[in-house]
Amino acid sequence: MPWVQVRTCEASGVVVAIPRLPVGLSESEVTATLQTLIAGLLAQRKIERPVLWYYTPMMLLFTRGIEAAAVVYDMDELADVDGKLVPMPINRTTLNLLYGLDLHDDDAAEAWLASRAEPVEVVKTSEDVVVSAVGRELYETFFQGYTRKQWGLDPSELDKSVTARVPTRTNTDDRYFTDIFQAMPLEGYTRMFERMLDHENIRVETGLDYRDIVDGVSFDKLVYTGPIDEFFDHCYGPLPYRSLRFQHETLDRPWFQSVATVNSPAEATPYTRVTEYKHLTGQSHPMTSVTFEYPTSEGDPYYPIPRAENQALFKRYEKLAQARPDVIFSGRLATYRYYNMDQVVGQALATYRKMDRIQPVIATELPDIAASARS
Ligand SMILES: O=c1ccn([C@@H]2O[C@H](COP(=O)(O)OP(=O)(O)O[C@H]3O[C@@H]([C@H](O)CO)[C@H](O)[C@H]3O)[C@@H](O)[C@H]2O)c(=O)[nH]1
Repeated sequence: MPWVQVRTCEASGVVVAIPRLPVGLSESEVTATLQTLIAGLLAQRKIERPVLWYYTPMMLLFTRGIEAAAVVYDMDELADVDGKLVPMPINRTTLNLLYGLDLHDDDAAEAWLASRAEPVEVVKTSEDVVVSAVGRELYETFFQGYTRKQWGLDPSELDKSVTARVPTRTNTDDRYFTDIFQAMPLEGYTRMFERMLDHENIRVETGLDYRDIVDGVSFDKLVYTGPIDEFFDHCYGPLPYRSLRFQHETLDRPWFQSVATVNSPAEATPYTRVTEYKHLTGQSHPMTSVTFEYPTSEGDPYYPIPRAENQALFKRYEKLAQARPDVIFSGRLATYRYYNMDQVVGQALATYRKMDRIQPVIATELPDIAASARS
């Protein structure tokens, strides 16, 4: 079975990663093989608890049957270009569909892109990154309008790191991310966090400003994940953030779109993308729920805005943070970094490891203080 990668993991389980259906095998053959493989490992007591990643809804049933920790999910994304749905990130299929081409292989796609790319001496901005890779026309089609909506800024005003997050491919891989392991928590993130909090007996108080309670709490170390400028009373002025307004809709139809997320790069369309959750969860239901994303400058801060002057301002706050060894600043807002979820989790785990034997917040009095702050 050369197509199976088996790794035992910390929980004495097994991870089986099959990003794509192996050539020449049907889904039922793959399922049967995996069932035999896992049953064998269990019987030989090589594993105690199987944890399985796979990519088809059929396999979800299987993973649930064996109490898997997560459901599998390969993030596919399309862009709506004048009503035509094409893969995003740009790949060979995107080029063939958009321009009626017949680019057969990577070399052909690479040569085609090279003929369009505009050399940029020093790649500094988000415009430079894209124009130098795919040329101005594709830049305008996929990036310029979307970015202006998303950030309220032209790509030429944003650091190169923003659009550099999105690769250009010459193959036909139409996944948004190419990580081998892509999965959603089996019962959703809410349940996952409930379990973690219950397990550690952590009490959570919401709807409070930490300032209202912090003076009454004794701690050795405070972990702060809010905006760093807010922590220091905006003493150097506010750091800019970008927010989103989510418009949730439940529709009386089984499906709204063919993949989880469809981007709308045209500047004239006021939202940036629509996500349909059933693609993520594998849920089967006669109705469907979708969310339209409208970027805004108002509202909860979601995105730090990567550009030189903002980074310079952040550095001043970071200096203040370095003078507070009693506080650990962690997360997107407290470290002003445009991190993905996996990177935020990685940062938190690395910070925890560094804390070593230091006790986290001791907050035995928190409930009383929280109650008095509310009254
Ligand atoms: O069609 C597009 C897509 C992107 N851009 C520009 O690139 C920037 C970064 O894109 P992305 O990483 O997709 O942005 P975001 O952080 O909002 O995406 C996260 O959401 C999910 C997923 O994509 C949801 O569908 C994923 O986990 C994260 O990457 C973007 O801001 C644009 O400037 C573009 O121009 N056109």
